[in-house]
Amino acid sequence: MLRIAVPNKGALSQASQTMLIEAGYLQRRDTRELVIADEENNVEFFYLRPRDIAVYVGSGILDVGITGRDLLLDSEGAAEEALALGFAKSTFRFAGPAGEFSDVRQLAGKRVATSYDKLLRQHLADAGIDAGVVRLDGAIESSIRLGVADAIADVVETGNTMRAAGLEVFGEPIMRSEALLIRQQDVQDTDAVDILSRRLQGVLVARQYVMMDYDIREDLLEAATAVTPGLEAPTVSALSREGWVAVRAMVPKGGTNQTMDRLYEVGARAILVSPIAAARL
Ligand SMILES: Nc1ncnc2c1ncn2[C@@H]1O[C@H](COP(=O)(O)OP(=O)(O)OP(=O)(O)O)[C@@H](O)[C@H]1O
Ligand SMILES: O=P(O)(O)OC[C@H]1O[C@H](OP(=O)(O)OP(=O)(O)O)[C@H](O)[C@@H]1O
Ligand SMILES: [Mg+2]
Repeated sequence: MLRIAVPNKGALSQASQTMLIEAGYLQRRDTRELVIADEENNVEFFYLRPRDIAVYVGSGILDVGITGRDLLLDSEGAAEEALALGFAKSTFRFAGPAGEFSDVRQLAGKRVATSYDKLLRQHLADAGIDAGVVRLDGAIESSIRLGVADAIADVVETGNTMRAAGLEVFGEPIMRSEALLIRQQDVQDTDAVDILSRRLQGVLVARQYVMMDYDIREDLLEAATAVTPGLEAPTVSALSREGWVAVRAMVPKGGTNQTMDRLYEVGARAILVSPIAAARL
């Protein structure tokens, strides 16, 4: 049985479980369940703290798991990135009291609070900045006001938490993170990992693409398929109307209406868009 680690709470938890359900797996109904077996798919799910998942997977106790790229790097473990999952996107950034810092070099000799101390230490060392690191568990934004740090390095999504704390980001983002499927480097059952990975990729495709159908005059086909090249190549089939063909192609979900406008201008008619419920590429 493939052993899979799933975040049990926090920003990654709900979206991870939703994605696994869309990929056809069983998920727990009750948040008190710590482990469940999905016999039909021959996998077992372990619900763990997102920060611990890279440790379990890196040490080979569990085969694969879902966690954030920032947490994976901070764990310095032996797990590796298998697939980016497209949710929980965030940046990891420096921030300080509004107007106080404009350049990361100003951090020399200062104290920086963070929950990602290994990641931060590595970044400071790479940048040649000699600053103190204060490791805190959460609510990092309060640390400056409370006097334990001069600046912070923390997760930023909308920036609302930072603004509410009167802080301002400065410098380039230290890293960009998102949820990942991670795997142990020498996992035994590579076939089972491949199936999981392909299923999750299928969910990503179903979320990111729609199916577009339209009719076009044969002599305009080339111009139309340049607008909708599909993933590999669009399907072109005959129509009972002389000189016309039907085209079917997957197109990115964002900008669907612009694509339809362009197709109409080229001469396409009866342009239809439908959702993709599931996909395996
Ligand atoms: N607001 C957010 N938007 C997007 N991703 C986020 C956000 N907050 C945290 N994350 C991501 O979620 C992961 C951390 O999860 P979470 O915040 O639930 O863990 P934690 O902070 O260690 O735990 P907790 O907050 O329960 O103490 C990281 O990969 C981080 O980048
Ligand atoms: O830029 P924003 O959209 O405001 O989101 C970023 C905030 O979300 C996370 O906090 P979380 O709720 O996990 O609390 P924590 O600090 O206790 O981890 C993160 O640590 C930031 O504080
Ligand atoms: Mg958090």
